[in-house]
Amino acid sequence: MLPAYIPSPAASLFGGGKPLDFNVTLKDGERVFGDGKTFRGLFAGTIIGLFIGIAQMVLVSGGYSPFDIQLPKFGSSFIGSILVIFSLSFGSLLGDLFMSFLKRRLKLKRGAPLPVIDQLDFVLGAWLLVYLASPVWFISNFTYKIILIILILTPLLHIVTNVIGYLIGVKKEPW
Ligand SMILES: CC(C)=CCC/C(C)=C/CC/C(C)=C/CC/C(C)=C/COC[C@@H](COP(=O)(O)O)OC/C=C(\C)CC/C=C(\C)CC/C=C(\C)CCC=C(C)C
Ligand SMILES: Nc1ccn([C@@H]2O[C@H](COP(=O)(O)OP(=O)(O)OP(=O)(O)O)[C@@H](O)[C@H]2O)c(=O)n1
Ligand SMILES: [Mg+2]
Repeated sequence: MLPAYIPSPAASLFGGGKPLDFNVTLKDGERVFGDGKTFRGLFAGTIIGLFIGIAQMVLVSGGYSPFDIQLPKFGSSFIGSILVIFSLSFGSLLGDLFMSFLKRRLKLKRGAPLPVIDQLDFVLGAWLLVYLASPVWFISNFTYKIILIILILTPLLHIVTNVIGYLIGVKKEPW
């Protein structure tokens, strides 16, 4: 789950600049996504998540270069492994983006909390994209028990990291 967990804090740390919706407002008078979703956040978050996943892959393989190993745990080829990691990383930010879209349609301003959704949107986005990329990888790694544990622990981890982010001045709200 690390490649899915890291992109959000990375986007908080390195995001900013041009918004993904190019400042466009829809007919309901609200922004498509809002100023909290930027190109830099999406790009930096995805790349950092990808690197964390590759580092993890190298570590679990005992330090071999990812270029000359085959890791059945992650998929049967190097390209397959990268695709899985990329899907977890990019998918987590897509989930977050999709929920921002919904939040704006609900007239919730940037940063307004949407409990449970805020805590799990990135997990659901990551799982959906990785399932689409490799259903076999998803099914063979995520048993019902593991899914349940992640769904219970993630909101707790999210609250802890966000309070840390708030205290160190990276996040505007502690949620
Ligand atoms: C789930 C299971 C079974 C195991 C996972 C255990 C594991 C390996 C945890 C890793 C720790 C980790 C990276 C936790 C973060 C997970 C998470 C839910 C992140 C959500 O991102 C929140 C982010 C903004 O989110 P938002 O856009 O949705 O609002 O928060 C921003 C916070 C910061 C920028 C502060 C800096 C935080 C980090 C660099 C992440 C590192 C995390 C910690 C040092 C705290 C870890 C705490 C515990 C209790 C493990
Ligand atoms: N694709 C992204 C995602 C996040 N961020 C940065 O990370 C911060 C925290 O993300 P999040 O809590 O998801 O955004 P909010 O500002 O709360 O906006 P929203 O109400 O749309 O969730 C954002 O403010 C923004 O600076 C970014 O730049 N680009
Ligand atoms: Mg938020």
